[in-house]
Amino acid sequence: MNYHTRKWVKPEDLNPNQSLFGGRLLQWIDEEAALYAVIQLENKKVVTKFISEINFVSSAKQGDIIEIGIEVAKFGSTSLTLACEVRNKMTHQTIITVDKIVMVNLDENGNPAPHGKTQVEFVIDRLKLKENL
Ligand SMILES: CC(=O)SCCNC(=O)CCNC(=O)[C@H](O)C(C)(C)COP(=O)(O)OP(=O)(O)OC[C@H]1O[C@@H](n2cnc3c(N)ncnc32)[C@H](O)[C@@H]1OP(=O)(O)O
Repeated sequence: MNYHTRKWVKPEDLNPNQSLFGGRLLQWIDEEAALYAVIQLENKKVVTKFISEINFVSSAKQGDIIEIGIEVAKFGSTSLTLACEVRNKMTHQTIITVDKIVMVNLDENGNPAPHGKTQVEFVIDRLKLKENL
């Protein structure tokens, strides 16, 4: 699991009970999954198709720093399935786990299109490859 993104829990992220609002957390996760898929698939037209069971394990409070982890569960033909864990940056206590987030690669008409990817790639390697061409 790679933890790329950190968030600082602010007053506007809280629910009326003063803990991190679940909807805000899901918004952050969806955006992180979309960014991850756009970068991996090298296509800005990627949508969230399916999100599996979500387990809210523990809460976060104002001032906490949390980090969002994503890893690839499966490369499909038009889809990319991701797994996600969000944890407290300082204690590593799990806040939420999402087993499956299915992102779908679209063509210019908004239809699913094969992405041709089979393994995780790193931008730095792609740049090196381009330099050597
Ligand atoms: C980041 C964002 O904010 S995106 C905004 C929110 N998301 C959206 O608006 C998406 C709206 N949905 C859609 O436009 C359509 O459902 C589409 C274009 C994504 C998919 O259309 P479908 O007719 O379901 O496409 P299709 O049946 O070909 O499936 C596409 C892929 O999704 C997978 N898939 C479809 N339904 C599911 C499901 N319920 N669970 C898991 N995977 C699924 C398929 O297995 C396929 O993957 P594969 O090619 O790797 O085998």
